Amino acid sequence: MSMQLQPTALTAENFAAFGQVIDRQVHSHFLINGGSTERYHQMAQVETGPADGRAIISVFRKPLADQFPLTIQMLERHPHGSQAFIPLKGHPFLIVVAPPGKQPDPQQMRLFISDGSQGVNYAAGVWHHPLIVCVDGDELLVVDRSGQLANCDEYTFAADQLHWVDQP
Ligand SMILES: NC(=O)N[C@@H](O)C(=O)O
Ligand code: NI
Repeated sequence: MSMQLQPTALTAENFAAFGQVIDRQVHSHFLINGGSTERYHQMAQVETGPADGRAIISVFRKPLADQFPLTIQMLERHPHGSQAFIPLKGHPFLIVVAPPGKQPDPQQMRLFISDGSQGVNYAAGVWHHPLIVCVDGDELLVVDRSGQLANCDEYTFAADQLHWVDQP
C-alpha cells in the first residue's frame, strides 16, 4: 500500500536540509548599472566538488507523458555537485527530495511545489526525483556539475516503501 506525499510549503527554512530556494519574491536585491537593474545576488551556491568539476548550464524540456498520479519508484543523488532547476516558462513543477545519506529514508521524503517563479538548488548528495513537470513540454534551466567523476547514484524503493504524488 503506497502513501500519498502531501506538499510542504516551499520556503528557505523548510528546504534548508535539501539546498536553497531561488525565489525573487523573498530574496534581497540591490541596484546595479546606474540604478537601471535589480540584482538578486547569490541566491544559491553552485557546488562543483573535487578534481575537474566545473559548473555547466543546460536546459531540460520534458513531455508530461501521463505521469500523474506518479509513483515515486526511485530517487537519485549527485555526490560531487549541486543541481539547480529554474523554471523558464513560469509553470509550477514538483520537487521530491530526501536528506543526504547512504540511501534515501522514505519517511523523510518531502514534496514541495514551485509556483513557477521559484527554482531550487539541490545541495550535493541530496536525494531527489528526476524533474516532474506539470505542463507538457515545460522547460527549466539546469545548473550542475560536469567532470570525469561519476556523479549520479540511483536508489530504487522496495514495494513497501512506495509513495505517490498527484497533479497539483
Ligand atoms: N541526469 C540528469 O541530467 N538529470 C537528473 O540529475 C535530474 O535530476 O533530472
Ligand atoms: Ni539530478
